[in-house]
Amino acid sequence: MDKKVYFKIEELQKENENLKKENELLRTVIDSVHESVYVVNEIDEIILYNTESEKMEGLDRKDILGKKEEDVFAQPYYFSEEVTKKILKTGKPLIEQPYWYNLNCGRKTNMIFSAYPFYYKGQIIAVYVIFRNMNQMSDFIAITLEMHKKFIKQETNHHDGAMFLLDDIIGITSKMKKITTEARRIAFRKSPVLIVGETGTGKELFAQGIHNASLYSKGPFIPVNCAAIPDTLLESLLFGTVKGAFTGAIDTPGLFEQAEDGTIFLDEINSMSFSLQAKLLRVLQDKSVRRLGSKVQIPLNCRVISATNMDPIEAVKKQVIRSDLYFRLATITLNIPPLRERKEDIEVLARHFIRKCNTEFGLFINDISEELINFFERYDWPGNVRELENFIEGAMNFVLNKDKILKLHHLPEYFGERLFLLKDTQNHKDSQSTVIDNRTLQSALLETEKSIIESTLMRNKGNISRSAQVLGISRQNLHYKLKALGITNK
Ligand SMILES: Nc1ncnc2c1ncn2[C@@H]1O[C@H](COP(=O)(O)OP(=O)(O)OP(=O)(O)O)[C@@H](O)[C@H]1O
Repeated sequence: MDKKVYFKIEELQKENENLKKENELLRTVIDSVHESVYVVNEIDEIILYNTESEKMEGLDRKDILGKKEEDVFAQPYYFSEEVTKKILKTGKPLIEQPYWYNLNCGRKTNMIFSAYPFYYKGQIIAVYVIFRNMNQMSDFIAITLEMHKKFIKQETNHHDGAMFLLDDIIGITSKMKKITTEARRIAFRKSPVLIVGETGTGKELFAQGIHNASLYSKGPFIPVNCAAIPDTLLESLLFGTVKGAFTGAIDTPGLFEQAEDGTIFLDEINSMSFSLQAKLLRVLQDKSVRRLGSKVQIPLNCRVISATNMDPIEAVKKQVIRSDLYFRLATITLNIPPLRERKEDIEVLARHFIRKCNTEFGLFINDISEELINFFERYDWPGNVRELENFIEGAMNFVLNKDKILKLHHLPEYFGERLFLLKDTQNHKDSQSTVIDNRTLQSALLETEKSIIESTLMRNKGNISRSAQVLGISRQNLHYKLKALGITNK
């Protein structure tokens, strides 16, 4: 072979090897970042989907790459139409856009995203989107903000973070009216309050309402989510530290000190370790706190409101909450019933959230169909009011500008799936007749869905793509249903 040609080939091979190495390095880096990254090419196919995206969506990139956005995501419309296709057309990036998104599993996620065009030889050939998931960060940000505020606003009269009044609490059932009246009555006292209720029933709303109606309303409202913060960090956050207490420790007042003349709200107290509960009990009994590493007792004057999503008696029995701490925290106890035990509240709450979304999204929905209300009333709402709020927001995303009534077809597809998959209704003792109806309805619907899918698969010789097409659902969704319904595709 000509020597020149030989050297040229060797050079090209080396260059190729270097490019491969560089490509692999970049992919490893993209897979290691904590942001979710994906890339769509000029014909709207997803060509890159990093590990963080897989984790966030619970999807496998094998099932994503080469597909169109609308075939794989739960809420594809906004992104494919308003982001990727628009950028492919206009070349204008979208930077730091807040966005909330219902993942394929139905969980609501708050995001900040940026999307950019990618130019190659003067042509836009792709759009890359980078998401930051704000959910994990929000508790830490809230605490950091509280600390920051303390330093810059020492002397001001403020309602730090406590936006809600007891008047803002929506509910027409006698159960809710009774609790709101009780909350108004006890707000003026100084005793600790324990709020008991399942997740999303409005415990923090009540805590804020009580604070704003109390003698402590001029002071700050300091919420602490005990479940979101690791134990060692929680201890130093609550009680404060002095320089030298441990490596890197600085003189910092704890949240108890920061809540001076105000209210500290200890949410999910049942997640706090037993040893930290003992330290908390001491602080409450002594009405004073000692920063970590210090010998000085600092007197405290703040109202303590705590909350648990577990029955406190059960929690004491199971040694999740110390009995001595329970008696100290539960001088006054408010029990907020789950939404399934106050179904008459569903419609008023739904209307309230529609009004809120109208303002936020610039929509004009002024009514809700009876069919949709019936549907809502049949559902058990394991996530309570928060879940209803998320559903309404999800549905409002499918509303067109001309729509005036919120209807069943506006609901995201996963609502039907949740209704089908809701089996765990046995514990709801107060609504037994409804529960029995629901279970019958659910099992009938599940059976029907299962047999339709099985026969479609059989007719299409187990071909997933064809069956999904016939059923009018995405392949992703069909895979999900096969797993959920225990169907084996032979
Ligand atoms: N009665 C109500 N009226 C209006 N909004 C409500 C009501 N109850 C709950 N919400 C809304 O539902 C959402 C969840 O409420 P909140 O955070 O107070 O629940 P929680 O019981 O503290 O939940 P978690 O146990 O998960 O911390 C909030 O957006 C709140 O504004």
